[in-house]
Amino acid sequence: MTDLVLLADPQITEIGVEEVGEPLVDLRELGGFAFSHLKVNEGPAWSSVRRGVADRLLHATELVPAGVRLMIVEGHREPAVQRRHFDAYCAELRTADPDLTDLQLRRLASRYISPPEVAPHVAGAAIDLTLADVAGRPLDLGTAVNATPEESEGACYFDAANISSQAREHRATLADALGAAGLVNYPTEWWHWSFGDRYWAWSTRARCALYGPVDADRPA
Ligand SMILES: C[C@@H](N)C(=O)N[C@H](C)C(=O)O
Ligand SMILES: [Zn+2]
Repeated sequence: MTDLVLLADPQITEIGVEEVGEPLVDLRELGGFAFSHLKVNEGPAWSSVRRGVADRLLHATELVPAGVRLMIVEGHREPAVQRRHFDAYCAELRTADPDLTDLQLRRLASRYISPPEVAPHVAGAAIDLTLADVAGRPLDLGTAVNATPEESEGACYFDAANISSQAREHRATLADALGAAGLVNYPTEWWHWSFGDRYWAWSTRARCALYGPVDADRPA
């Protein structure tokens, strides 16, 4: 884990945003996707992402093998929800190890949840998703979506070795389609992919991120 660049790393947080002003687009209106019943987010735009992200996801639906669908779990997230998840996970980590410094805590937390001030879901730039069959049954990708590093013993990391060969193949299928469509993965979470955020800018050596925080009820 030490060589992974995390969302709390200054290499990421110091990247600037030049907002391009694209609207949020509801993926439910585009067709071609499956939608999870997990309901991890009750926010008004949970199934929405920026137009540039939606276009790329739509392209990715054409790249997955026949009989496989992209299953959307969560797109845009309200800032207050991001803050609540971040604080709750920090509290969990602090209980497990009261000696952590604030800096260590922030870094450890960002393996699983982004610091609120740079959160890609709040910008409509990230999507949490998995694969399903045509009947809408989720495929095995090795862990539940949103399994923490602790509860999954690290199997949530994209490259984890402690998953079955079938789960590995399914992760490769997901990565082939999303990568070819222009999204980047956050390596501590196999289900988290983004375009236009700071992590994408760092991964692709783009000069800046394209999307800052966006209000679900108002255009960017
Ligand atoms: C908690 C998980 N669903 C997630 O979205 N994590 C990333 C890193 C985030 O908060 O952006
Ligand atoms: Zn995510």
